Amino acid sequence: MDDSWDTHRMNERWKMVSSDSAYMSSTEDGQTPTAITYPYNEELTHKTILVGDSGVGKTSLLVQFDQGKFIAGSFTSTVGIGFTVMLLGDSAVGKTCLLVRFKDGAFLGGNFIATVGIDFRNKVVDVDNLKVKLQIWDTAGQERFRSVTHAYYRDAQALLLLYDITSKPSFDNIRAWLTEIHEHAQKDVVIMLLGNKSDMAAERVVKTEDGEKLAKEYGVPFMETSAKTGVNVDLAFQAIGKELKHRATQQPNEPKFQIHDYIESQKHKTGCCGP
Ligand SMILES: Nc1nc2c(ncn2[C@@H]2O[C@H](COP(=O)(O)OP(=O)(O)OP(=O)(O)O)[C@@H](O)[C@H]2O)c(=O)[nH]1
Repeated sequence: MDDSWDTHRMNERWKMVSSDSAYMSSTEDGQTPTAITYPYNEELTHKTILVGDSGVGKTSLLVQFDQGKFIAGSFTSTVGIGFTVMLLGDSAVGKTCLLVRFKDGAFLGGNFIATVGIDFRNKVVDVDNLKVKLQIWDTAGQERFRSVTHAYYRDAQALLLLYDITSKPSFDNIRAWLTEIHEHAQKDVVIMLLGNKSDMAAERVVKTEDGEKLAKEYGVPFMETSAKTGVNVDLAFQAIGKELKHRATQQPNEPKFQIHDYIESQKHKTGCCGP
């Protein structure tokens, strides 16, 4: 499915809308209308959901709003099964790069540009011959955006929590992130811990065993990834997709999907653990 249109710099868009917004009001004598302009508030997030029958034009309307263009031609029905995944972790751990690697197979090198607010991209993955749409929210790691991202936690079925193996503070903050997750996310949310930038072996300050130990303590799956080389990136999302799909479609007599076992078996298959 070509869903390249599915990137929505929501905050950028809201910024445009909000800064252009002027509400007319009357003065006390009821005669002279005055314009009240409200300043852009980056903490404020609005959600709008498009609903309606298949084919009525929900996607086209969104593309028109987001990109100002109409994509004519083939109609691809949005797939039926979909899940929301959020990327969390300190600023600069590589959340945006991980998402871009997974979505486009490319690495965003060069100057680091911190995410503002929140942004999402969609990717359809094949899980046991079923098309599963993952809507992946890339959050801003900076503290000042925390209240914006909190608003999205409860909609997420899975959370990928990242630290940077070359940054001890980003690893030390994982406990605080987990506390925050328990406060704001759904009780049964799927959590996975990722130690990113595994290609930077020379600068490593967090041992693989420390990541494994922490993950075990919280009972969450763990792997080291590299958005630069692509190591384990597909596996992380595939494992999440499988877990969510199994939860959604599992029959009572079916055995439970074992995400830890799946990851271990695939890691060994792909020889994952090198940089
Ligand atoms: N070597 C290496 N560099 C990476 C990797 N992932 C990200 N980076 C670099 O780390 C920096 C931060 O990456 P981002 O993806 O923007 O970080 P982020 O977590 O989204 O940051 P915020 O948007 O502020 O939350 C960038 O300069 C990337 O090029 C990786 O796997 N390996």
